[in-house]
Amino acid sequence: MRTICSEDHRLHFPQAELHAGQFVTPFERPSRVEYILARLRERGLNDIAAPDPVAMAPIRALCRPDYLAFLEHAWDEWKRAGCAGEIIPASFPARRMNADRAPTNIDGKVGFYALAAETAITAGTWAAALSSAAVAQTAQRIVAGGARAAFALCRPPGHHATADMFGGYCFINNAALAAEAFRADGVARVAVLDIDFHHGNGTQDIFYRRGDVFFASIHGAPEHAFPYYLGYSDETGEGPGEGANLNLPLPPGAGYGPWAEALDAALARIRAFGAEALVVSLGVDAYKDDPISFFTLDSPDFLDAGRRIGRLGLPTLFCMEGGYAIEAIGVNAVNVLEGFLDA
Ligand SMILES: NCCCNCCCCCS
Ligand SMILES: [Zn+2]
Repeated sequence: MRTICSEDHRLHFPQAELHAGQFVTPFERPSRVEYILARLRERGLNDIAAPDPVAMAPIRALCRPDYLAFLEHAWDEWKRAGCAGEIIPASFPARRMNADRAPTNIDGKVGFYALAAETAITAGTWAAALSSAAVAQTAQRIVAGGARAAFALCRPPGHHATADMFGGYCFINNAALAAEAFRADGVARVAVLDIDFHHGNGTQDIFYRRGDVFFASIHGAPEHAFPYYLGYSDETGEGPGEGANLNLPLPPGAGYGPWAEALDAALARIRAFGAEALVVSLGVDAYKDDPISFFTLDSPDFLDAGRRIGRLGLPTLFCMEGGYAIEAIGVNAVNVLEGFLDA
């Protein structure tokens, strides 16, 4: 299985993340990629390559133009406004305010395009987000070209990003880009399976009214887990997308038993949907020692999960999402890949 990874992920590493009322070193940090690369090499998965140059047209088709313009120019505007630190959202279009018009003021614009305040933007964020998109685009082309699977080692992640919002450490939805690329390649029905601990609100939002892309997510129940405001089981899609959205929320402390049952339910629905290609939003923050999650999966469980996904028999693109128990992220992410290959 070929892995695509860009060194430009290093351009995004904010000084701080707002967490539990303190500014801490961001959980989503460059060393995550280093641990995964080390584990890939340790396990003989040495086919690792850099991405092709990013293709902007598919990104422009996925994201709202004003949002992309914001991402590209935010840092310069922020600095021109005399803001001393990194970009952190502080004001949001809250209930009964007007969320249809972006203010001119950069502080107002930041909150207009943000869905959470834990994600900072720095001078290198735009370039890093584009490099992550290029990773997904390149890996998708490998699968579209006939490979059984490929691994897009994306950083920053993408599944919380919508067409017009960033947050949850995400800026451009890499998995959604890949699903759209499969559609553009003529794959009639594509499925996105999100096994990250957190609900893939961005991916759901992008495809919610679409019947050609099936979205399934297993995640911490939104009453208890970020992103909090989406991910309920009664969100089943709208219009042409009715029935093409499956949320499988699980309570705090859920272990591999119920998690695997949810996975099997998702895989059965993906099969029934008639998917011809699969994008897996590969987050491994369902791991028992993850610092910001509450499931209790152990490393061998990720091997079994990979096997179950592999038995679907679909061309599969793995897109790296979350996972913040950094010493274990390599074992856990690569276990999914090895289980898949073993299926
Ligand atoms: N400060 C703890 C809340 C976490 N907020 C963001 C979580 C993003 C996960 C991305 S996979
Ligand atoms: Zn996550």
